[in-house]
Amino acid sequence: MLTEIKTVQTQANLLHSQQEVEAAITKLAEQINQALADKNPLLLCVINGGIVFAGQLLTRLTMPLNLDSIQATRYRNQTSGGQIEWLLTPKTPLLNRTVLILDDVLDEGVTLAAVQAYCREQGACEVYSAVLIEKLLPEPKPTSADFIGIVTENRYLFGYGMDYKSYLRNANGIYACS
Ligand SMILES: O=P(O)(O)OC[C@H]1O[C@H](OP(=O)(O)OP(=O)(O)O)[C@H](O)[C@@H]1O
Ligand code: HPA
Repeated sequence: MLTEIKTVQTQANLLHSQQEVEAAITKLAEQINQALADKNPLLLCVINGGIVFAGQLLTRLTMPLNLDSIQATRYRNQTSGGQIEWLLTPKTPLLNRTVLILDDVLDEGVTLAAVQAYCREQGACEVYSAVLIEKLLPEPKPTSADFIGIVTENRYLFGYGMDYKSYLRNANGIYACS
């Protein structure tokens, strides 16, 4: 497995550098600081992928906020998605809260649509979402995000929280597998 991971890493194409990603996160934070300044938001990090984005965004946000996590996974160790599996739900009550969902990538949109629906079912009064990167796909998606850092091409990505077979989430840039 490690041989495969190293090969994928060395043959990958850098699509978005650390500098570009950090600038995008700073811009997103400015937009969110404006939009949610008085909303006392509950941020929901969609783990595992959302961890790096959430961590870097959080230190740039200036309003009072709470943080919790939700884990919905559908790619497991694969590069194409399947059924959603719920592994963790937030401990913080969502009732009457303004929720901001944070995820790394909006690909086919199945995960984000399911997390949005969950938040509404739990009684959140407003549901916003922010993604670090969205892939442009030819097909329509079931949902959209309110805040999008970078829009990119439809290739399998890793880095900044995104994994290739559970590895390479720590890559300091956004790469496409070749
Ligand atoms: O728009 P979609 O096609 O639904 O894909 C996006 C989701 O896929 C990834 O999660 P994954 O299921 O790989 O779990 P992970 O967060 O543990 O990587 C990613 O973190 C998003 O949550
Ligand atoms: O391109 C991707 N990379 C990593 N995880 C993902 N989850 C959906 N799409 C992707």
